[in-house]
Amino acid sequence: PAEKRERAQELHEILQRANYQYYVLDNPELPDSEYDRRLRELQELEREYPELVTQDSPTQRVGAEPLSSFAEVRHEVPMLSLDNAFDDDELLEFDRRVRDRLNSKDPVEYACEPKLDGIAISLLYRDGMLERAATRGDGTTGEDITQNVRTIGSVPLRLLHNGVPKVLEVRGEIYMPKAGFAELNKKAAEAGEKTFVNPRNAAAGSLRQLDSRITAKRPLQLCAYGVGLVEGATLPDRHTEILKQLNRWGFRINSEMAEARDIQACIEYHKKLGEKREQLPYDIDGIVFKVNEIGLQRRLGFVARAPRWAMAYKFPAQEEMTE
Ligand SMILES: Cc1ccc2cc(C(N)=O)cc(O)c2n1
Repeated sequence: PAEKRERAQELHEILQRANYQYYVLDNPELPDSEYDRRLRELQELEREYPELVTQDSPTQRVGAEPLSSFAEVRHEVPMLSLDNAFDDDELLEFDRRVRDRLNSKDPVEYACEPKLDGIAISLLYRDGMLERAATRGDGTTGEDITQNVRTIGSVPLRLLHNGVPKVLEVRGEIYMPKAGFAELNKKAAEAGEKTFVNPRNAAAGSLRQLDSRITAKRPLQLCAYGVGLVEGATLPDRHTEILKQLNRWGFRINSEMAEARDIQACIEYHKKLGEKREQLPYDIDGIVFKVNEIGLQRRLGFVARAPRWAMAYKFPAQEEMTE
């Protein structure tokens, strides 16, 4: 029935756009009641005409049958950790090493972003459709948590617009905002269930669920921070431009992201964010600074475990969570 297929397609687009506005841009345009009404209409249509169900349908976000275990995933491009700096001098030394290695007397531009305290994951898209999501694991081998990740509103099930790469691997951090964490613990305490010590543990515990219907009820967010494997496309040649492209394709990126023209501006950025850390709606444990020019990143390469072109400047550990 052609008109049913058209109606389903129309509902897809309305719900997908509403989802993007709400979860990625923090700028809801459709009232929840409207969203729910249209979702129910689409669920009705799909029940009547199962051939209308597609992998990227908004109805596919509610979670599926529980798994018995998680499959292993091998990262073709290793997911590396970051070198740490603990004071201004160590950050200045990082910049000196970068400029020495690049044999550059000019200042190097850096990309700045808060280091979210969550779980790093890899999302693989083939022809624009989400194919698999995996944890970082040991950097080379992680766990396939696709079922759970599909339930997260800010994870695109299909890349927006056309002209997307044949293969695109997006890396990001899954985290639980402070408000969602407090709400989750309040409900757990009222129900006599165990509470989580901090948002990072709550996010990790929510992703480790073999029953994705439980994950679907947890207030998780994805913030994209980079790319891994890319085939069939040329991405921008600056990290901040790549992140903006990811945002256009449907990914949430961090609103505090900024460019710093030199390492002194990075120190000022770190100080500024340190002062507003408590007000941020999510936990961070530092700032990630990256050489912004991708060409320079390539020339700098990696040492054993971490890129020579990136540094995480950590904040002092917050006092342990009080009960
Ligand atoms: C390369 C790399 C590795 C881990 C990262 C982790 C975060 C984070 N936790 O927000 C942000 C980044 O830009 C990262 N970048």
